[in-house]
Amino acid sequence: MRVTHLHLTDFRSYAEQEIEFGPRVTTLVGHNGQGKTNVVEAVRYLSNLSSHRVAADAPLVRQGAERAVVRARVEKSGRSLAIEVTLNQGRANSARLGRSQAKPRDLLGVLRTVVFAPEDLALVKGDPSGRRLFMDELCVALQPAIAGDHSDYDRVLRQRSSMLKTAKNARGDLTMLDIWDEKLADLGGRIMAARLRAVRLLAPHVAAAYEAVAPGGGDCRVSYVTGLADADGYAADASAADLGAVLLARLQEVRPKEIERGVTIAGPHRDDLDIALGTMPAKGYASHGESWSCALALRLGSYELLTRDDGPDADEDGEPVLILDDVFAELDTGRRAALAARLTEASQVLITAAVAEDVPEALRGEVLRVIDGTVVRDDAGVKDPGNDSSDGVESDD
Ligand SMILES: Nc1ncnc2c1ncn2[C@@H]1O[C@H](COP(=O)(O)OP(=O)(O)OP(=O)(O)O)[C@@H](O)[C@H]1O
Repeated sequence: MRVTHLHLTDFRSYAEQEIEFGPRVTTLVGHNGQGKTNVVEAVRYLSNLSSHRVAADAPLVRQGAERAVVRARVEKSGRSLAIEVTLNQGRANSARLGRSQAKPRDLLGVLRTVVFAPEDLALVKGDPSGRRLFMDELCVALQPAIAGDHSDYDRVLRQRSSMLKTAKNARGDLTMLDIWDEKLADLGGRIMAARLRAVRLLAPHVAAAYEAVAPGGGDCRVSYVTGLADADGYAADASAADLGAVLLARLQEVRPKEIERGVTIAGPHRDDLDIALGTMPAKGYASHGESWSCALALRLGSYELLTRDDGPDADEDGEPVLILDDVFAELDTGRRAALAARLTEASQVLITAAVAEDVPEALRGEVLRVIDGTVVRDDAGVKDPGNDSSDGVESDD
């Protein structure tokens, strides 16, 4: 799949910007702060309904504007589909799929992206929340319907936790907690089962990607860890119902402690993704360069997994658009070459870099310059030799 056209209105620094992407690789080049990342952030927003840089939508709307609109034309499975999302300040966002009005969530699964960005170093070095988000985004890419369970779980967790606080002050009705426990366990079981499956599928791809970007650097292993049981206390293919039952029993066991502390202390919101290099955890032990290689392996592994995904929700053209945002300057020549070598078959790669020379020439493709906050075609750029794949594409909008 690939994005052929992007139209931004009041998104970040862009009042109005249209971009046509050529086949395969596009490299956006420009000085700092010109708006390169803003472009790829908009593409990522259409696939995940969130930014890879900020948690809230407010900074994505151009300062002084009331709404931002991101519109794209996506080519997949021989068809061309228009998708659009409107980010409204202070109101719910809205979306369009083809010619129809849609819920933003309906866009999930239409366009898949995998983004590798400087922020990803926190996947290895940072706290577990970033790794939980990484797992959950992968789960949604594999199975878009799980997004509803994530938002329901967050809502139930908030309501249950506020009930625990009132229970602590002896004002709450404890019988109500049983109902919230069941809801939390049901949703939590589904989230844990999806994470276990996603991480099990991901692990071999991460190991292979790490070996490719850091040959001889040791094994990179990922596994899902939960406070519910020892990591190997249940099979990686445990069902959502089984995991929900384990969580329900644990909630009942820890209830006095939870009431005392006023917080929910068991559930997938407390779990983590373990990343190990050889016999040591990557966090706290890996060098800066090794941490970069681990982060890159997590993203490349996700990319390979989604490209090969043949699960029940898989798309026949599921290969994601790969976005490499400002990362080449951080990689040494060996890692740059390894990355370029793995991407020769990719159907679309969007790259941002301050200088084109940071990107291996073989990978650079078409160069777009971002000058004075505007994207312009660089006619002197290296043209990608790939075929123009726009032939024979049916329009669906
Ligand atoms: N909501 C907003 N409204 C207006 N301008 C914004 C908004 N959000 C960010 N900007 C501007 O966008 C610019 C940053 O754009 P971006 O992060 O895409 O830069 P970049 O070209 O990738 O830079 P670098 O090479 O330094 O990473 C900054 O000048 C910032 O002030």
